Amino acid sequence: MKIAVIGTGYVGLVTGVSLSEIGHHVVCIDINKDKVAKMQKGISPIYEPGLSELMTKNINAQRLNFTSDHREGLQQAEVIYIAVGTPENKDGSAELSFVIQAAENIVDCIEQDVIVVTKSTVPVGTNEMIKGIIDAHLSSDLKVDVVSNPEFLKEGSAIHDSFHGDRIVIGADSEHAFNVIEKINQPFNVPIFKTDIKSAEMIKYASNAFLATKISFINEISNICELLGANIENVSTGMGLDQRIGSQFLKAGIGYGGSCFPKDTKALIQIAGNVAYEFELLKGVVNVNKKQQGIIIRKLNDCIPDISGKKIAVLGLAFKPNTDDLRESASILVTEELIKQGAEVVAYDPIAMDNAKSTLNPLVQYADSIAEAIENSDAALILTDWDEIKNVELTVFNKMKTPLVIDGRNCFLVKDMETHGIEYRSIGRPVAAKQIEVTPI
Ligand SMILES: NC(=O)C1=CN([C@@H]2O[C@H](COP(=O)(O)OP(=O)(O)OC[C@H]3O[C@@H](n4cnc5c(N)ncnc54)[C@H](O)[C@@H]3O)[C@@H](O)[C@H]2O)C=CC1
Ligand SMILES: O=C(O)[C@H]1O[C@H](OP(=O)(O)OP(=O)(O)OC[C@H]2O[C@@H](n3ccc(=O)[nH]c3=O)[C@H](O)[C@@H]2O)[C@H](O)[C@@H](O)[C@@H]1O
Repeated sequence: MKIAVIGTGYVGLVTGVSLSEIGHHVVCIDINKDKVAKMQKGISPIYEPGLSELMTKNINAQRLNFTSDHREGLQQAEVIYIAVGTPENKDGSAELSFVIQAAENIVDCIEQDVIVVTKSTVPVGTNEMIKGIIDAHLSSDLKVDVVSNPEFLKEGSAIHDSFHGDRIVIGADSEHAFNVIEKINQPFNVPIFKTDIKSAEMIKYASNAFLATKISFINEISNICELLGANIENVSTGMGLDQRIGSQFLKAGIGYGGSCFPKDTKALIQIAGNVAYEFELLKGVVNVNKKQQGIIIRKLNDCIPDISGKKIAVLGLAFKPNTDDLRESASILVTEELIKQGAEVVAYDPIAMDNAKSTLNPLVQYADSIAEAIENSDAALILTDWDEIKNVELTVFNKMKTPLVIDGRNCFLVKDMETHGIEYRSIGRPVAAKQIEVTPI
């Protein structure tokens, strides 16, 4: 089966690499020539555990190719995946110009029947629109099927998720399309759920919105715990033991970030709005998240009301561990606010420093290690729960001018920080270790 993938962001690249790993011949196409030149040499443009190794393996096995030439990539493909970005418009709706461009690329290049599979997260009705664009321009003797096949990978565990996902959703309206796409995916050995195209499109938004709802819910509970003296870690563990609730995505913190939850929640509010439905619950989820992203600054100002001229260390800049992605990371808002309040900001992240330098306020300074970042600082803020941060020797905080740690990810036990004489503020937990603490989930 000859497969082409249009777009090599996280999703396109992981799709291309995974499909080649299970034996298909895949050519990945991207308009970014520099990126293509790198990928042809087996260099991954993103930090993702295990990805480079699989890329090199499949390039060497001649199952995986990269090109910036759509004609070369699409000409003989039997199945074409669209994996381009669907960023956020100013009003929160999904920007579909990259998807439309990809559909036009297909029209320009194909000379054979194809199945067009949309991996990108797209509003309900988009696959119908893609078919409309292609059919309107294609000679009548060619047949094009469209399939919705949303992607559920998480950054940082993308390769694992491809081979051990909970489900593969295939939305189609022809037996032929179902059969071909099911056959392609069978070697993954992941349960396949077949449905209609519109439902498949909605499954993706509803899944992300539901997970975001869980996070905003637990963040609200954590704020109430703080006021009442309960411990959110214990509450999450106790709730998660109920299998109907489940233990995942119940970790309170500084709100969700990343390239998808923020944009997809807003897009779903718009999708509902387009059919005159006000999605009140999801609006609440988005507002709670906005508020939660600012919590670390409020906690800092409670301890040091005037941070002007103070040295503040920021530990962790990526929106979550194991990725170099800073999209919609709380670090953007937090560093901006620290600089606005006149602080000297010194940041450290194990992997995301290059992206940080091109994303964050140019006044942010960078250190090469946790120890260097916190040296002589007035406070340390933890924004990402990297293992390197969670496993740090607590004596390192003695290097600070005043050992004050404000932890947005509950990386340490309150009692351990107390033992080391560190003033410690975390999320949804009592300031002093009066209570029994369970190991965080
Ligand atoms: N990033 C993630 O973890 C996940 C993303 N998604 C969804 O997948 C889609 C893609 O997301 P990312 O991979 O993060 O996107 P991205 O924006 O990082 O990358 C898209 C790539 O497509 C290329 N491109 C754009 N138009 C093109 C065209 N006409 N021809 C060839 N290449 C073109 C760009 O140069 C870029 O390299 C989005 O809809 C997103 O919501 C879904 C699940 C996970
Ligand atoms: O559509 C997408 O792009 C993807 O979005 C998320 O994946 P991702 O954004 O990579 O990362 P998550 O692990 O979901 O984390 C998102 C954000 O939520 C936060 N989070 C997550 C879990 C939790 O319990 N608490 C919490 O605050 C993380 O710190 C992070 O900022 C979904 O988990 C994927 O299934 C989906 O495919």
